[in-house]
Amino acid sequence: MELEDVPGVGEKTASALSQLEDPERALREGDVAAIARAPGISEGRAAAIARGAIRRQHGDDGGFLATDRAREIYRDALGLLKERAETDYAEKRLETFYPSVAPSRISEVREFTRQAIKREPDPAISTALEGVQPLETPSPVRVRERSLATADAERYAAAQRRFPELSIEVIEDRQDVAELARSYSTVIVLDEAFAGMDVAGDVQVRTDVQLGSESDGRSVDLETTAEIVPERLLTFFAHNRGALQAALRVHEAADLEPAVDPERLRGALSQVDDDGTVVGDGELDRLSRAVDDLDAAVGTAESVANDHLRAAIGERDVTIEGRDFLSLVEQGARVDSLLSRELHEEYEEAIRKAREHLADALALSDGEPELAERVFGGEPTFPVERNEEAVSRLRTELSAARDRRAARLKSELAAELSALREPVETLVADALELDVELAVSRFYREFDCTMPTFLDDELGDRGADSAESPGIEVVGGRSPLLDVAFESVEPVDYGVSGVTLLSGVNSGGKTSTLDLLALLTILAQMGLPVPAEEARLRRFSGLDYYAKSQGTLDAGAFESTLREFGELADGADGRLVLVDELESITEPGASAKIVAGILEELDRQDATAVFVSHLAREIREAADFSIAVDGIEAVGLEDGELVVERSPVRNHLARSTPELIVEKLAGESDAAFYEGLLEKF
Ligand SMILES: Nc1ncnc2c1ncn2[C@@H]1O[C@H](COP(=O)(O)OP(=O)(O)OP(=O)(O)O)[C@@H](O)[C@H]1O
Repeated sequence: MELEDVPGVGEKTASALSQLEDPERALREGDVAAIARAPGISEGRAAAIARGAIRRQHGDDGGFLATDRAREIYRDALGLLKERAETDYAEKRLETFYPSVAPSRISEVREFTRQAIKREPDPAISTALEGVQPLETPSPVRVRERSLATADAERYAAAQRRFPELSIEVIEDRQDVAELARSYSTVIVLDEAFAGMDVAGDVQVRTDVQLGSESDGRSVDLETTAEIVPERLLTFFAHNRGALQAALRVHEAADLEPAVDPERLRGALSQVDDDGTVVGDGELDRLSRAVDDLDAAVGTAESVANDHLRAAIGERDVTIEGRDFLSLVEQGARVDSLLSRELHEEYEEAIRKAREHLADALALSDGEPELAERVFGGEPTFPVERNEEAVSRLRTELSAARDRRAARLKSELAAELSALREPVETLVADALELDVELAVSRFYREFDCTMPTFLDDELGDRGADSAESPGIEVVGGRSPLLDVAFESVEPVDYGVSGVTLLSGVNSGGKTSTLDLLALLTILAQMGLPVPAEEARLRRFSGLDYYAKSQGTLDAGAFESTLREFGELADGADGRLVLVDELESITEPGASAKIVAGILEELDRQDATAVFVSHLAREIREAADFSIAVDGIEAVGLEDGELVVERSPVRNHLARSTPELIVEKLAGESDAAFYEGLLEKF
């Protein structure tokens, strides 16, 4: 699929998308998280792009939701689903569900839904899901001890793109490499020409490093990356530790098979610190501590030696020959010879103690104590002083051992992590996908849903077109969009075939019935379950839902509304048209004629339509065909409130609220006035 073929993807977006690892896959699978990783693409935009890609894949031109009110109901339905997701990812992913006209898309999502509703929501899963988020690539860490070197300008540029963590150096000859080897602990030369040269230090010549072509900076060879910049994998895992641990908990709580062995991942994670350094290695800790404590330990060792000597001298009677005494007086404090002669053993003991202290304090091992020995010794002096050169040598050796150890551990751990790098993507994707499924499952359970039946599938080819077949039929439908708590929503049974007028008392639930039909249709064509005991509908080619207008329109607005209906009537075949009290747009007499005209046209085409109207009688009279009129009936008045039967009665012109009240007054009083009024209805 060409990226620019996706609706809504222009040249700029396509170029942003092309920087993803596998843009085609991300689009095909509606992977909003991956799409949103493209530079400058928000998650909201990513969802729209994914929707576009899905549409294209199913040959679906969109435009199912033809009016503002239809789009509003879709947004509300989506809102109900999104409220039931824990992660931002799932919320965005849910936005890739849209009401489709393509049978293949609807059945694809219906299959997903069938699996999803089997999922048992569980508070432990929800808690774990709160910590899951798509894996992020942390910004590159600067690695100072390693450099890449090349004599080739193109390779230089490619290496800079591919390894932003490292210094990339230009070299011309062996001399340059030798110089680099003095500044960096490791130098990796990328050119074959330098193979076999003999340079002091850790210099590697590697010609197997794939740098990718100019335009393709994303071809990633994980193993090589792990070898060249193990830090990248370490920081990736350190950065995503929380999400990975949460994803493991989700799998455990949901009893899902994880894409990676949890013990292995946990083990690897426990070895990397938050800043990407390797932890938990005794030897590395020892070496790091030794380097850090070296100065202090040498100082203490000096004190140990001097304390010993001071005590020894203090306790001794020193015999001094006259010659020595003279030389002392004449030349200043030349005590060394005295020390070596008189206190030889004590001096040796002091040095031994100092060396022992140093070796113990720094926990030196292997060849290190020999190096440490050189820190103290030589010509006897008092006070005993360190040999600065030996200290510096020891420091260099310990630091080098520490760095070697750290580098080895880093590459060992990175090699282990590179094997986990792809499986953890699946691990997290599975957890996030479970969140999407659980949102649908919760929706299904909390709103007592059922899977709707498409009449086209049930009746075969002739089904949808046959004149008597219902357009939509619901049993026990309960809209979660009503302004009352869902438990108090009364179930509605209603079916419509062809073109129908819906009459009824004020506040009887006419608008709510239209909302219910719109919601069921939208959910059904999204491939989702619907809040009803049973629901059957044809696969509509679009939904035109016009909300009640706010009063009489001026001439201009009236004209444009009429134009809208003119266009609608032009291509209404297979559509569901819901219209709420269109009559208020102009004076009642004219309204009835206009509505009658629209209904005639819709009837001629194969549309399913419900028009809510208080002018049902007048419209029926004005129409040239017999329009079905259904009614929402009040069954009585209780404490001044109408008691309503919410399910419309088929082929029944419901009495209006005024009629009911006049009837009530006529029953209660003998006055002829009310009787007279009643006769007029
Ligand atoms: N199925 C139902 N269960 C519970 N309450 C309902 C149901 N349907 C409607 N209602 C309640 O009745 C109120 C009025 O409903 P609605 O606006 O649909 O009536 P209407 O017939 O369109 O009124 P009007 O003639 O004034 O336009 C709703 O706000 C809701 O509180």
